[in-house]
Amino acid sequence: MSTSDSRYLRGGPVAQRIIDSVRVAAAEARNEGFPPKLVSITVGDVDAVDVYVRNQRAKAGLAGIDFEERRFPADVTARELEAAIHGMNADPRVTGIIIQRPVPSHIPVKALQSAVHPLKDVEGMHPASIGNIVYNQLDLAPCTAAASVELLKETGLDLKGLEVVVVGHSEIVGKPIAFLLMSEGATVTVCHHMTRSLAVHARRADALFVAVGKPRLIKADMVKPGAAVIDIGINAETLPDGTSRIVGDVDTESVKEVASWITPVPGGVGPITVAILLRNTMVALNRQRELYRASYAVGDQPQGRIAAE
Ligand SMILES: Nc1nc(=O)c2c([nH]1)NC[C@@H]1CN(c3ccc(C(=O)N[C@@H](CCC(=O)O)C(=O)O)cc3)C=[N+]21
Repeated sequence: MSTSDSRYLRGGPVAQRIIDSVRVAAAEARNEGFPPKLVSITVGDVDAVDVYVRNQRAKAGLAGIDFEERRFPADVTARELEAAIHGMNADPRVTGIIIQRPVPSHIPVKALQSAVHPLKDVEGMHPASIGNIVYNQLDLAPCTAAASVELLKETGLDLKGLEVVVVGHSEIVGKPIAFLLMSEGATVTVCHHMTRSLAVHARRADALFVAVGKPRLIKADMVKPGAAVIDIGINAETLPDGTSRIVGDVDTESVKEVASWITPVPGGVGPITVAILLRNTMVALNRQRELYRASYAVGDQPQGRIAAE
């Protein structure tokens, strides 16, 4: 099948739709005195992060969200990072903070994530935010997980009672996907590196999500005919001629002959991930405005109102 085949679940159009609605909301908020601004924190140099940040900057520009990148050297201390985050928490001009993963091993990423004020946690990774998705409050979820579920919904499959298998149980992707899908009524099995027979589980899935970072882990004989396959892997592969390209965790060439829907890599989940981050920034902004209204019980103006009256 060619890339125009309808079995390919392409992320571009979905991302565009989300960005279009974010653009309208962001312009409105800006007019009302609340310009949305996203701050990205990167520690050290990681290629996968660079692609992500580059796309964040570009798409934030299209959506009318201000974007600032804060880069820290790999040898920065956890205390220095926490101090920087506390500064951003206190800065009313900062709407959202995203800590790009991975961070160097001497930095405890969980403590860092917890330092971000929950109202500014646009990644949905603060323990309080993760708690929300357990309690079925789904409007702000970890971006890659939310993006993957958004793409499954494009198939039109009814999620209620759907047999879903998630391969990978990371905090940032696999676990949140499982919670989001449980909330939507799916029957969810989560597999990971200790699972005895991955193929037996995977073959039962009407929808198969894969996020483990192993190129071509999923082959055609592990997929149920007619299934939807959502490939979340991003792996760099060096070709014999020395050039490199990005491949997912699914052996797309063979699996596409069995599956009814499959996400390409690149061009699948990735573009939607960025769009969801921007949508989350607007959700965070609205929560902050809500708190502002409730706290001051004045018109929705950012400053000067009380003094002027
Ligand atoms: N806290 C945190 N959350 C993340 O979600 C997170 C992270 N850290 N660290 C890095 C990885 C990587 N990641 C990508 C997201 C989108 C694209 C993306 O837009 N890809 C496009 C374009 C690729 C290209 O331009 O070459 C595509 O797949 O078509 C790539 C990579 C999110 N991650």
